[in-house]
Amino acid sequence: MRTSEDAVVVNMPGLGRSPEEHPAHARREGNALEATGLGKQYRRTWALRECSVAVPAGRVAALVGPNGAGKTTFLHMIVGLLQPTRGSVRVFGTTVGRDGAALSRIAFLAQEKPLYDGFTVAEMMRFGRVMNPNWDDDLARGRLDELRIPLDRRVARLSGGQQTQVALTLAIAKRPDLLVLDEPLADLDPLARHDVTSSLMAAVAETGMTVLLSSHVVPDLEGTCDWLVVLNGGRVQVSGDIDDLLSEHRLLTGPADSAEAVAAQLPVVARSSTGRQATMLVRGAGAVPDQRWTERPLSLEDLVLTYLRDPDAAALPRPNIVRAN
Ligand SMILES: Nc1ncnc2c1ncn2[C@@H]1O[C@H](COP(=O)(O)OP(=O)(O)OP(=O)(O)O)[C@@H](O)[C@H]1O
Repeated sequence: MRTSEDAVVVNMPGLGRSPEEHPAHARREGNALEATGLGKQYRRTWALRECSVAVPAGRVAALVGPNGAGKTTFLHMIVGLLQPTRGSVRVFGTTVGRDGAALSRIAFLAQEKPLYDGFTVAEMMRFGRVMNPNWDDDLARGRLDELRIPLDRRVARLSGGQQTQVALTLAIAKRPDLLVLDEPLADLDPLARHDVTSSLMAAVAETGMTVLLSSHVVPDLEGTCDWLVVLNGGRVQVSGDIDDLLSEHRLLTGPADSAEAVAAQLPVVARSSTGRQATMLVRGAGAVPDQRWTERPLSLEDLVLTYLRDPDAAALPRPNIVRAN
């Protein structure tokens, strides 16, 4: 058995509501998730501090951060596997932990996939059906059929990508309103990552669920996710609509000798310099007071990497931090 208790989730038997009670339109109203002042301390170490973020319903949100940033800790508090030391999490307006109501709307896929090596795919689906009152067998079978995953194949004999697809099918067929995925793309090759993200997008379009997924693979998130949360050193650096964030930020490059003067005129989020060239991430408008400086188009990866390189950079303008490489 390749599962841990943590990995099995979270649409608890008996607590679920029927899909009719969660019509697709209701899934897209308000915030799916609200964390307020969320913090978690393990003995003396704070893994997460003062995290306040909201993810609107119907979004596909990426939770990005380096190793040890607190992503798994954050996700485990959302799905009720960990109690916050400080603050609270609400899912569709209900506080997680008070009763099972919030959890009944969540499915969680942990890093370690909740699959049994010795089971066939069909047996895994039967297991899902028995464990979950909202189970949608047509959705599960249709999905596996489309993905051409043989029902009689044992889990141990599936490829890594197919195992992820089976685990994802188990989670989606629970008909959650919020699907939480911890590193679903880890260990997959580029083709499998593409297949998993596109089939996830198809499921989102069909069901209207909200998705929150953690990942290190930022380029794969572009075009898949429309909401971004960057965690770094246990704190939230950025959170917002990806299109808005990309249009609000500008990446400027120019001569290092004028960086100080240019930075004094603009809302600079982060700065770095390599030899004679300096780069700045700027949030908001404002004319660049030096024509030698040029603006580069900003990709999601640029945005994320610039924030991650500088743990003190926050989305709101703060005192400038100069980094020399
Ligand atoms: N059970 C625990 N006891 C003590 N410290 C822990 C525990 N779980 C996590 N931590 C610490 O909390 C911090 C955040 O860990 P977490 O696993 O949440 O980060 P992460 O962003 O998911 O990392 P990764 O990308 O490597 O999975 C790390 O410093 C980690 O060592």
